[in-house]
Amino acid sequence: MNDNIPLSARAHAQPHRKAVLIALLWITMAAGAVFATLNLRAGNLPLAVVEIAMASYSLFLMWAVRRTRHLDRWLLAYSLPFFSAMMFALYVPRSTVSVFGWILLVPILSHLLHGRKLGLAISLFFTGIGAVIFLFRFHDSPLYMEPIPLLNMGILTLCVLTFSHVYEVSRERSENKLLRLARTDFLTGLANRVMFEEMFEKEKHRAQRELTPLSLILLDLDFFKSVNDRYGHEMGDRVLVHVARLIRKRLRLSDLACRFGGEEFAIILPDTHIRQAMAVAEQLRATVADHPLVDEDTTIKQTMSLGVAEIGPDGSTLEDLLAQADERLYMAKGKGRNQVVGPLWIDTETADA
Ligand SMILES: Nc1nc2c(ncn2[C@@H]2O[C@H](COP(=O)(O)OP(=O)(O)OP(=O)(O)O)[C@@H](O)[C@H]2O)c(=O)[nH]1
Repeated sequence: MNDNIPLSARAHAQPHRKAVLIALLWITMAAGAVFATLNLRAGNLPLAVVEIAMASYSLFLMWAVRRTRHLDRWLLAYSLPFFSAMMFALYVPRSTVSVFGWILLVPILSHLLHGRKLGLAISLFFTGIGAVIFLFRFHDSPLYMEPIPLLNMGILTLCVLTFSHVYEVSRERSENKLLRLARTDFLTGLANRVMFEEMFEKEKHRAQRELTPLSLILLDLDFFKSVNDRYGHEMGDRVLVHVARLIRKRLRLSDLACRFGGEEFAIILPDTHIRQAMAVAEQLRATVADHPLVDEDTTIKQTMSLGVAEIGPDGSTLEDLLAQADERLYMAKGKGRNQVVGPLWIDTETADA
């Protein structure tokens, strides 16, 4: 069964990364203009040129970032030149030692913009280069080559890097957990309707692109009200969990089962024709009917009725498929429950054969 529940964790990070980038672009433009003026006055032409270039480039990025659908590329298009310009500022002999303070921004910004993995890689790369430039420029300066200033700078940088990384790791974990909860049914652990609709659209586009079939099963437990009435609501919940477990066990990894609400479940079967889907539905029906919930001295038998539909012959939208599957599910109920109903033409073909 499909378990990639936080499928859009990256997509969810995009608005917050975009907001950080836009704030940075404003700051880079303003700081670039101010520092370029100061450096021009001080006669530091190469650095002033780099700062003007960075400010102009930020203006262009501001325009591009608001329009793009590929934010990841533009995040790199900002951070790599920005950190490179920072390294250049560290390298220029006329820049003061205070410029090295900017290195502390590298781990913070790269984690904010790129997340934990790429953020860490970029942080290590540029802080490493910064350290090499520092040693290159000041290796013969006794003031800076003393153990205490060296340790101060090294440990401070390491602390900022470690805290940025640890914070980002725990932020991503919490975000994934929340995304998972928002897409999962709290009782059975199956996908909920939000996740189901998201996955259906994804699978539908894949089926259209790759010209593969896609089927849907809708199922509803039979006489479930009498389970609640006889054994209590808590036992009813345990039956729902038991049935969900049986469904989950029988499905392929690429299938997605969802609790639609109450005692109704739906399943997406990618790359599956209606006949195969009906065979799966029949196996699910038999599995649930043959595996009652056994709890100490109580045995609760449960059956279910199922309706099956396929994208194409039964329509192209989720609403179309659900409507067809629902109609068939209620035909199954009407025919006595504990059975699978597919399209009429399958029955006709089978009868003719
Ligand atoms: N225990 C429990 N019961 C639920 C939950 N959600 C819905 N139900 C119960 O499911 C029952 C559904 O009853 P009906 O819609 O009459 O359906 P049924 O008894 O299964 O009858 P048919 O569908 O016609 O076979 C109701 O008693 C609901 O209270 C839940 O989360 N837990």
